[in-house]
Amino acid sequence: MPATNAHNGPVAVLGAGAWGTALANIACDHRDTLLWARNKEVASEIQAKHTNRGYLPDVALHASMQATSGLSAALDYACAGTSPGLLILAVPLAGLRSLCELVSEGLAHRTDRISGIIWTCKGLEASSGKLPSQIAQEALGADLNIPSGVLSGPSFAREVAQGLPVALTVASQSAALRSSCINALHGGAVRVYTSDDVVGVEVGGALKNIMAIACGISDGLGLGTNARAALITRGLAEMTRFGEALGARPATFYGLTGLGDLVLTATGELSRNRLVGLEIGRGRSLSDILAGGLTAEGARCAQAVLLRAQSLKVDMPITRAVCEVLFQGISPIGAVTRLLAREATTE
Ligand SMILES: NC(=O)c1ccc[n+]([C@@H]2O[C@H](COP(=O)([O-])OP(=O)(O)OC[C@H]3O[C@@H](n4cnc5c(N)ncnc54)[C@H](O)[C@@H]3O)[C@@H](O)[C@H]2O)c1
Ligand SMILES: O=P(O)(O)OC[C@H](O)CO
Repeated sequence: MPATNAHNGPVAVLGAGAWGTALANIACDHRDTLLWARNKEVASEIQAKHTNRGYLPDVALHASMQATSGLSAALDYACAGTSPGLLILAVPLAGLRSLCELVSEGLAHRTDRISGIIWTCKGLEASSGKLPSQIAQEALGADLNIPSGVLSGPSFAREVAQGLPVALTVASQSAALRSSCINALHGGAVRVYTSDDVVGVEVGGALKNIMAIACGISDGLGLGTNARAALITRGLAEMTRFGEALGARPATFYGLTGLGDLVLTATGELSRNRLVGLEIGRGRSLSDILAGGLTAEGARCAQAVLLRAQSLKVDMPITRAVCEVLFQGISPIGAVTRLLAREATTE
């Protein structure tokens, strides 16, 4: 069992999809770790067989990993260490608000037993256009007063679960939480960098998914590698403009959670967002592609980003083109023609 120190409380990862399972597997190398799955069968499989075949086929999980389908049991676990525990919320953005509300209820009167809460979702809320940090602040409630932050960066869960190298960034206003996160995850094949630009990290993670859909569409149409490079570069400019308007630092977009994750998701064959674009470019409908429950957060958040950009008076031509194709019946090639027909401008 790992030794105890000020940063060595238990880790509870909430959400046992691909990313939650991969993160819990890393945390097991450093601290006592439990994974919460809302599905009983998934929790039983992890606990009994140390596999999660539905999300990470062919991966043998750490023998010390605990699992439960009881959320209150998971919170009890995080609170019961000799040092305060760390919570990592690994559900998609659509589940963040409801999970934070449940966590807030479950932690009342014992907030001193938790050192921090980290979320990993990438997107803006479809109904409100809010960032994960704004959602978490509202749903956890001001009284909870636990340090919080976001973990992001270029990371396909499957590669991480296979032990391949990866670099991530944790962003938080709390230096103590940043150190706790490093203590829980950094080491071996995993590097964890730190930042205090929470908004920049969140905007990068949300918008790279939209740009990955755009690149997928372009590749699905067979428009070539020049077109893909142009979309990545102008997509990064679009992400940076949007982030700056929300108070993010431009430099954040040239780091792991901006450019790094954009390149990975726009070009990597494991990306679900890129897959959505590829299939759209090949002629399939969005509803058909998402019918099996694929987690592709760029599609959900594109309209929210466009609405927010309009109110911020930020020009987002690639995001607008993605929305036109996904939701307004414009053909992929029609959207490309419109993008190319815009006035010439300075870079
Ligand atoms: N998969 C990756 O490679 C990867 C890497 C980095 C970040 N992320 C981010 O992590 C988040 C999770 O992604 P994932 O790939 O693990 O998704 P996933 O589809 O593999 O799994 C999502 C899990 O969350 C659970 N869930 C969904 N809504 C929930 C709710 N309301 N309450 C409780 N549980 C809920 C599902 O049952 C499932 O177990 C996403 O925001 C994604 O962008 C994913
Ligand atoms: O499969 P995607 O497109 O959701 O991307 C997964 C991660 O966000 C990559 O960092």
